[in-house]
Amino acid sequence: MPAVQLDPRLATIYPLGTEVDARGRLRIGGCDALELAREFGTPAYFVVEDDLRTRAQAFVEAFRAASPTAEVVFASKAFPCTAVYRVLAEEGIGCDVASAGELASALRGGFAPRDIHLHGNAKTEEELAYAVEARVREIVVDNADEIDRLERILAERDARQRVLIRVAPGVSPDTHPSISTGGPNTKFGFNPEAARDAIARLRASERIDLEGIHFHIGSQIMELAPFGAALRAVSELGDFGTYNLGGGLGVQYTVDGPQPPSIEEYASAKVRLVEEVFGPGKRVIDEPGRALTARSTVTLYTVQSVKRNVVTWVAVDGGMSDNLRPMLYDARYEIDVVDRMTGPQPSEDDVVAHVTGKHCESGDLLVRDARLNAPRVGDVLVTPVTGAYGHAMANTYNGSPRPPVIFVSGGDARVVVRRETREDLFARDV
Ligand SMILES: Cc1ncc(COP(=O)(O)O)c(C=O)c1O
Ligand SMILES: N[C@@H](CCCC[NH3+])C(=O)O
Repeated sequence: MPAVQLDPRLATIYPLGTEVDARGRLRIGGCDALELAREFGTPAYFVVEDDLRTRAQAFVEAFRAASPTAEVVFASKAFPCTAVYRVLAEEGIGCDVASAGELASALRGGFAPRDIHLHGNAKTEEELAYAVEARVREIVVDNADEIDRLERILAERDARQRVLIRVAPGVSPDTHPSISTGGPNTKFGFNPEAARDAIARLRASERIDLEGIHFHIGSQIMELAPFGAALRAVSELGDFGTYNLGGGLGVQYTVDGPQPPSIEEYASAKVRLVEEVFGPGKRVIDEPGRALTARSTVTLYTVQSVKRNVVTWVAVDGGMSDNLRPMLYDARYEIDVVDRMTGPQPSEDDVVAHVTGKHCESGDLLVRDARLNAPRVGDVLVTPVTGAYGHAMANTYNGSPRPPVIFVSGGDARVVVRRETREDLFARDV
């Protein structure tokens, strides 16, 4: 079946290389989406490996072009599964982990400890000891209690550790309040005032080497100016060798949704801002999560019911257990029927419906007021841009085993995270 180009407006949100065949059927990674749903079941996440690699390469090249010493570090909370870690490690980027579990997965996925950075606002004794013993590159220190704990752990092991200090620069970008992290009243890091004392203490430590400053002002950020404001705020704390600017680049989720700056614009602006504020020769680190993985992935669902209660309700076999983002952040997604990809142009069979999940909450809505082509039971639906904070935040609400992750590439598909079973649900019981 010859492939035709995807509608250009859909091409901005589907994985690279996505096609629609002459019958209007979606093809991702060279595979027919309807056949993927039949083979692997739904709900399921499908990752287009080439998209993941191409975007990782684009980040590495863009930062390298801006500064030969710049480092790209994957904020792995966006998609912490070993196959994703493996691809990104192979593409030569570093890794940020925010727990012992992510650290273990990053190591299993092939990251060298020298490329790993540990984060967290409540790192436990066990997590700090694990990171020190694994010899991670940097621990990003969040609070004074953590410094006490780290000093003790290092003394017990007669070890040294490189650290960055996380500073909340008092800057709030235009994003959802739940994912804005660098304002004055935040649980993350030190306010600039408190940072002065912590810096003095870290500099005086015999076992800790303070390399520089980290800030992370938020996620899903579409403008570059707040990063300059954040750099100017932390410049009051002195001059350091390393500045980690915390990632945060947003992605486009819907055809009419806001568009982020390109990876090249983002990288060159961030490096230029560091040079403007601190001069040349700084080690610049950036930690993208969402912008590396979100667009690589689509989720497939099967329609279980179509009914009319004031509006039309289309209910699918997943929902808030595989995608919490609509509930948490009122996030919008596109949704389409995989074998009737009519695109953004209205067609006369279109129905406006709320696409809802299967869970026992009225708020379990995947897409409000979606326009779907004549939806019926058994249809397979697709939501694109689910590769960041989708599988990562999946849960087992209502006893739902978590969906699998399947890599697709060149017409082949392979399971990289198996579908959980009912036995997995019982495994928690003693
Ligand atoms: C410490 C840290 N670094 C980087 C990121 C960047 O992630 P993203 O690019 O997905 O916003 C996050 C989360 O937003 C984070 O918590
Ligand atoms: N989970 C959030 C992002 C959190 C970023 C973590 N620092 C989202 O889906 O948008």
